[in-house]
Amino acid sequence: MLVNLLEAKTPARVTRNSSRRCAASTEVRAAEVPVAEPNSVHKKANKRVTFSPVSANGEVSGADCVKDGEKQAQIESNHTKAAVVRQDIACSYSHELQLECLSFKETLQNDYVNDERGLLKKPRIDAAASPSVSRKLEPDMLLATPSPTKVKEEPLDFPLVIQKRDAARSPAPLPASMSTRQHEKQIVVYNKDSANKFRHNESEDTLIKEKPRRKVALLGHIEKSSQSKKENDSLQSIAAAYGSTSDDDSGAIEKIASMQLVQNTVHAKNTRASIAEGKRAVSHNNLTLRGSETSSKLAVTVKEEPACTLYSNGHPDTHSPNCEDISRGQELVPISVSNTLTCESLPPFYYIKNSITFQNAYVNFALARIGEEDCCAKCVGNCLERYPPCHCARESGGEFAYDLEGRLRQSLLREAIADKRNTESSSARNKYCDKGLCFLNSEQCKGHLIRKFVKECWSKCGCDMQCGNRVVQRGICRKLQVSYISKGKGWGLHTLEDLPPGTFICEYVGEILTNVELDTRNKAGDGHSDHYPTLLDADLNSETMLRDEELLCLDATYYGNIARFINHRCYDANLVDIPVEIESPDHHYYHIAFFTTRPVKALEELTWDYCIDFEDVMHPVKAFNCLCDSQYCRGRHYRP
Ligand SMILES: C[S@@+](CC[C@H](N)C(=O)[O-])C[C@H]1O[C@@H](n2cnc3c(N)ncnc32)[C@H](O)[C@@H]1O
Repeated sequence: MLVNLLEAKTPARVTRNSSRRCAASTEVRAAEVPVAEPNSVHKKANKRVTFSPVSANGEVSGADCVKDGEKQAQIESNHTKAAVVRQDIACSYSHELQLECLSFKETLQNDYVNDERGLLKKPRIDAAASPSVSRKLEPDMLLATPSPTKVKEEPLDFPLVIQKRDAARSPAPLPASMSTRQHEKQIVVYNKDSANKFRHNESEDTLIKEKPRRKVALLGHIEKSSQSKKENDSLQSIAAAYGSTSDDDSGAIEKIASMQLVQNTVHAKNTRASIAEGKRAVSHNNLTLRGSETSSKLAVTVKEEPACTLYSNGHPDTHSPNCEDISRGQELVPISVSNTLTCESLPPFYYIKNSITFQNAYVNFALARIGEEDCCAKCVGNCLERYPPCHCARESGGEFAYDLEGRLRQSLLREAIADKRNTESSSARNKYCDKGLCFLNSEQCKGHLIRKFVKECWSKCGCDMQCGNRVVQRGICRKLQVSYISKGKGWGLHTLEDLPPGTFICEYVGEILTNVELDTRNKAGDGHSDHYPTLLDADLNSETMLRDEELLCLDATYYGNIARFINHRCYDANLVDIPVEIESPDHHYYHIAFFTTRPVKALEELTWDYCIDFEDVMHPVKAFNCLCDSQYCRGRHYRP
């Protein structure tokens, strides 16, 4: 999906040469600053909310499984306790969560500082760090005994493999053969109690009940047996494509195979996570099904008997933090994944918390470039508590963009929505860029909104990480879930708690590419049907025109966060994207943050308007038959 971050009523060019790209229009008007959490909040800390207590990565082998009745009983008891805890949490989550997150964050202060200054470095997600984070988070909530990990997963090393590749031929797509879907059909979904089995009918997107058989599929076995000669050859060729030239370079192959395995495991966990959620997951499912094209027969089936994956030893898999948290511990809160409808697994990609440069993008976060007027070096504690506001409120008109609850101020929110929807009240109408300065081809530029930014405090500021003007940089702290919606829409992002308007949801995270790199990537034609690039055509106020080698965009296809799952809704989406300045005052690079446009109820799908012009055949975004159900839908009848 290509979305022009800087809104644009117009096609924006990505590449000056050959393939001229028209950026999807999206406007966004800016914002202001964040909120502060009272210090008292920190006492709440260590209670991390997790959906699943238990083990390292969820892979349960014969050896790893609980073998005796006592242990089994203990695990079941733990599951019960976990379910109770989860239920409690579900009731009291909302506002408390953010406070807990902040509290937890304190324990990671050092890491945070490092992250903050190293946004463009390799994400610090080393495997060793994750377990310790988990321990810190849930000392009193880890109800089940961690079981040994069977899968050795070090996905973060994978990017290093990619780095070896020649840039010219390195679009970095994950090869189709890495998809786990070839295994999906072998994964058997059982009802835990009755051992009923459901087979996925792909043509109708329904589950068909089958007579139970004694033999059940073993995920581990499937994964292992899938390493047939044919597949091994395939992995060898993938490894070669990713920089491994030696036939016996098993390292690269292992990494790829490991990723495949992780994907399978995540898939299995997705199913189990829903079960673990019990009735809540089921009702969630029913709710999201409403109005979708998915068969109601399926909904009924799921409601009656939540499915559960069994392993060859007959035990339900234990929950794993890795599998119940798509971020693998990178975010402050776990983000669960749920597919109670089909055996579809998540598309293969690496979760990264912060955007990271692919190769040539130049993003300069030099402290020296931040003038006194762009920071608040003398501030202490929480900037929102001081009057008059410090320099960091300047960009949003002398008032901080966030209120004391951490939400985007209503006036800014209204303005951003109006700009996005281009309504009469949009003041951005007067702010189309001067075509003389626009880097877009003037013939193509139909007008370009100069969006208003939210500016957050940063490293050159004296305030602390709990300062109310640091909302986006603190990261995700709402209870969210990536859920499978339907065959037509695929996966989507849902909230599991009520959200007031102006709530920060997440940032759009991906690889930072130059437009030239994106163009190269697109030309490589990797077979992926859905791309997720977003243009950062910022710096429109700059005196000089940026070249394609300098223009930046974000591509979340292969590396990204949960934003890559946010589906499109025409016009009245419940999220609005807003540009946020954190590290660089020049707006060459900036962040795109999603805020709620209105009160959003728990279990609602979160959507944003991609601003696709479904009529524009030149548009680089591959249009789709829109299933947003909005009364303002522009693409309902589009047939790709
Ligand atoms: C950014 S991705 C969103 C996540 C995606 N649903 C998935 O499963 O990975 C964009 C793609 O999702 C699908 N999509 C998003 N919004 C949609 C909508 N309103 N109707 C139909 N398909 C949609 C389209 O295939 C689109 O190319």
